[in-house]
Amino acid sequence: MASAIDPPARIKICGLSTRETLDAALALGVDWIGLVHFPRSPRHVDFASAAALSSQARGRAERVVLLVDPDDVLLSRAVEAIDPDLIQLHGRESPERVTAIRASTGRPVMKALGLATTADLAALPAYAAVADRILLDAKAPPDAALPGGNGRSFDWTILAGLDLPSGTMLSGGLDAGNVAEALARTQLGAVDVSSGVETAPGVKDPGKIAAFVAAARATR
Ligand SMILES: O=C(O)c1ccccc1NCC(=O)[C@H](O)[C@H](O)COP(=O)(O)O
Repeated sequence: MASAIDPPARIKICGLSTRETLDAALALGVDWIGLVHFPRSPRHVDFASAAALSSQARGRAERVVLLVDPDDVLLSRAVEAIDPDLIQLHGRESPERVTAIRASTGRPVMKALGLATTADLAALPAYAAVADRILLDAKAPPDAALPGGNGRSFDWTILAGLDLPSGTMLSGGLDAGNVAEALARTQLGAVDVSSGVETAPGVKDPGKIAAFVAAARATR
């Protein structure tokens, strides 16, 4: 159970793609901002735009680049352009690939795990052993266009009784209306949101970002 002396939940706003919405998140003092580089995504930012957004955020929040099964060329271009503080891997990267990416880029890596049932947690220990941070997300349905950012929650009760790695981040279908319950039920200390602070896919809303941040912080 969270107590009054627990630090406030740490917050990542993912899929920011404009100066204005990035500024809104930074002004609220969020902990991480996520830049999605995945052309199929409505939140995709090319390297030139991502570099500009990254410069805007430098020193104000940790900058996360989100990549899906990147090859070495894409990785080195992303690191050069964006200078990320954290690389989020949101594809089918194996634990060995996570290890190789950490070594080749010299950057910390957060590995996303898609969860639907308890069976999906079997992969957790192997990734926890090699990644700097774990992101728990809802498993995308087989016909989904995107492996994440789908605004779907998973059943948080599958996490009950687990000793999750320090710093584990919760995501998947979070919004201002459910983030307090999610934090209370999972006892995690960090959350990530994308669809829940949008008015349409890829369109972030400063008012929704502010409401989410307030709701997440009100829990501690
Ligand atoms: O956001 C995307 O478009 C995206 C594309 C490809 C892979 C992952 C993607 N997003 C992952 C995120 O980090 C989201 O914040 C996370 O899945 C939660 O998304 P949501 O349920 O929409 O809040």
